[in-house]
Amino acid sequence: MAITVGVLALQGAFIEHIQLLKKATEQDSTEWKFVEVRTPQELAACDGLVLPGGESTTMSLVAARSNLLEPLRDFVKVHRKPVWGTCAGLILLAESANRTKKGGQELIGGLDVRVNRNHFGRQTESFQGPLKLPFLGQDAPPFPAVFIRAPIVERILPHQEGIQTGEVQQDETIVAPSRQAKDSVAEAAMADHVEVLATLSGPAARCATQGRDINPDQEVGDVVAVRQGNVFGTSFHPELTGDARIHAWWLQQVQKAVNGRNKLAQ
Ligand SMILES: NC(=O)CC[C@H](N)C(=O)O
Repeated sequence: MAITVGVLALQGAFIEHIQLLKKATEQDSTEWKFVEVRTPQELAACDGLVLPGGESTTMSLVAARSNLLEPLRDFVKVHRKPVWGTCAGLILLAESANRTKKGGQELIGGLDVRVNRNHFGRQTESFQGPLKLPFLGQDAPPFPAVFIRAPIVERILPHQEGIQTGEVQQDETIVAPSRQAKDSVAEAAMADHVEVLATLSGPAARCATQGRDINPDQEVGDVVAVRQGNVFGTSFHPELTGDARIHAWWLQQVQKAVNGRNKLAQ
């Protein structure tokens, strides 16, 4: 049976993601189906989901209006299917975000991190640079990373269990609601910790990096890629390059998750 991967298509660079997902699987023997997701029904058919870059406030407003926020939270935190957020998508997957618009914005959550939105400044301060991504292989050539009003992960948070829906922790810091895992596999995976998968040196470490996985005594760069269990996030936009390596890598994770679920179902 084909593996169905959705791209949230409410706003932003969803078409570009679908193009690169197709490119990443051109030579693949697995049968893939890539679909645009705008409704809870379309989401329910997906084995994995990409949240594209764009504008996270707009995306969460449209998601709320489309009755997608709760199904998205269940997809990530209850069904624990593979999800990848790029840029605005990473913001939505964070448990907490700084510098949100007045009145805040609804997050989906899933990554126990706080992101700092627009970390590098405005649109004109967008940039592209070669980024080492060890998860693509130690000798992999650097990735052409495009940062457009990008967030960074500025803090790894303790695992979120007691936080209530939409609680405002401090000025302009909004946190995502918590979710209960409904099956034992999901519970076992709840303990997943946040892995830092890539850091960007240079403008590095403007923000405090006092989490469990980052040694504050070492000079570290800004954290621009993280993973926690089924949830993966990048600050930058691989969909805006012709380079499909991250898409190919992530689809392997989707395939593993689907195989794991199929085995359990047997
Ligand atoms: N390129 C992007 O996705 C930018 C994200 C945007 N700054 C936001 O906060 O939503």
